[in-house]
Order: sequence, then structure tokens, then C-alpha cells
Amino acid sequence: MRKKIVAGNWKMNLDYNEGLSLFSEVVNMVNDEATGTQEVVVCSPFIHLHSLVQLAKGNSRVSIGAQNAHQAESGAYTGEVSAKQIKSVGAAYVILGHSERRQYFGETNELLAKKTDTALANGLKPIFCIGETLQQREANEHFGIIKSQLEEGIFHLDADKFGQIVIAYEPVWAIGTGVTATSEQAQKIHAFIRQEIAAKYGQQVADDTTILYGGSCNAKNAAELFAREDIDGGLIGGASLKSRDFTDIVKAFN
Ligand SMILES: O=C[C@H](O)COP(=O)(O)O
Repeated sequence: MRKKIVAGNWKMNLDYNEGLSLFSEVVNMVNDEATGTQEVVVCSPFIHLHSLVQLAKGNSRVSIGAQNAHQAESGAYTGEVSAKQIKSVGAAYVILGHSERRQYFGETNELLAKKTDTALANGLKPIFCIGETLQQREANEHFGIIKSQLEEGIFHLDADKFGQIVIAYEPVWAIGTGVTATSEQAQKIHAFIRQEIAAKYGQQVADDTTILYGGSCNAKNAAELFAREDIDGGLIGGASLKSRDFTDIVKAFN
């Protein structure tokens, strides 16, 4: 059975001390307050990773992730960080294919397929992001876009490896805009994603795959989104930067 996960994506926010202090608050609150969320993942900038892993020790419900990893194992790639390096500090996850990486850093499905392979080979679980732009939705291309992001990005994996993937559906028009997808719009896409996984890998794999929603998800709308059959949690940007808001989203599975 698939896991209920709430993941925070801090993006390029918080200095070192701010990050540690926010994380400590989140861990304390998550421990003190009941929730049906099975795993809380915090995806921080690289500078925080090692310290957050240390702070999370002994807390089996909290995991740490990075926000990107290079496709090569190692080498002369100034300024980049490898999957092996991320794994070596104890992180468990890495976000791949976030629309900001696709848009600002030109990441293509083809490149992301390589990044996925390298992340998995080094024992990291990818949180693989897919989603359409507003223009694509208005042109009624959203299902086709999602399908090609799946096919070109992760459907080359064998079923065992695919079992390590968490998918995040993030409509680009909902990210950081305050305009969230309605729970009905999100459910429709999530059901479509699960159906595509079932067609490729079989129903059991599809039923076991965690599919998160991301895009202006907050403490007010999380419960309605998470109540939908195919929405297994969230990938949270802005609201993950405030301990109370993020914990309230984690509690939305109650
Ligand atoms: O990775 C997180 C998403 O980009 C959502 O960001 P947001 O919650 O600020 O809209």
C-alpha cells in the first residue's frame, strides 16, 4: 500500500541557522501532534543537508532530501553536487524535474531520465515532478504533456526501480501563485497518472505509487486535496517555510 507523504521544498530560501531552527520546530511539532501522514520529508538547500540529517536521527518519520542532483557520477562539473555526495550525508530523497529546473535551467525529460538513473543507482529516492503550464492547459494539452513527461522521464525504469519513485504533480500555473488546482482538477490528473502507471507496470505497482500534489497547497486547502482518492500527500513550497503552516499541512491527514 502506498505511503502518505508530506514533503517541504524550501527552494533557495533560509540561511544555515534559519534552516536549522525551522527544522527543529517542525520536528518537535510533528512529534507532539497526531497525524496520519506516514513520512515527512524536508528538501533543503545543500548547505543544510548534513545538519538536518543529524537533527532527524532517531525520528523514523522524518526524512531529508535534496532539490537537485547531477546526472554524472562525479567529475569536472564546477558548482554541481552528485547523487553519491548527497547520499553520503544521509539524505534519502532528491527532487528531480521541478518546473523551476525545467524552466530556468533547461532540464529536459531526456536529461531527467539520466538524473533519475544516477539518483537511483546511488540509493536516493527521486521525487519526480511533472505538470503542465497554463498555456498548455488552456490549449487542452495537459494530459498529453503529463504522459510524455512520464514516458520520457521515468517509464524506462524496470518495475523494481520504479517502485522507488515518488511522483509529484505540480501544475506550473499553481506554483507560488496562490491559485491552487481544485481538488477535482488535481484528482483527475492524479487518476490519469495512476492509470498510465497501471498500463505500463500493472495495477499493483500503480496502487503502490505515492503521487503528491504541489502548487499553492496550504493549511486551508490541504485536507480537501488529501481527501481525494489518488492524492497521497503534498509537495509544499511557500508554506513549508513556516513551522505552524507546514505542520498543519502534515496534520491534514488526520
Ligand atoms: O515544490 C513545491 C512547489 O513548487 C509548490 O510551491 P508553492 O507551494 O510555493 O506553490
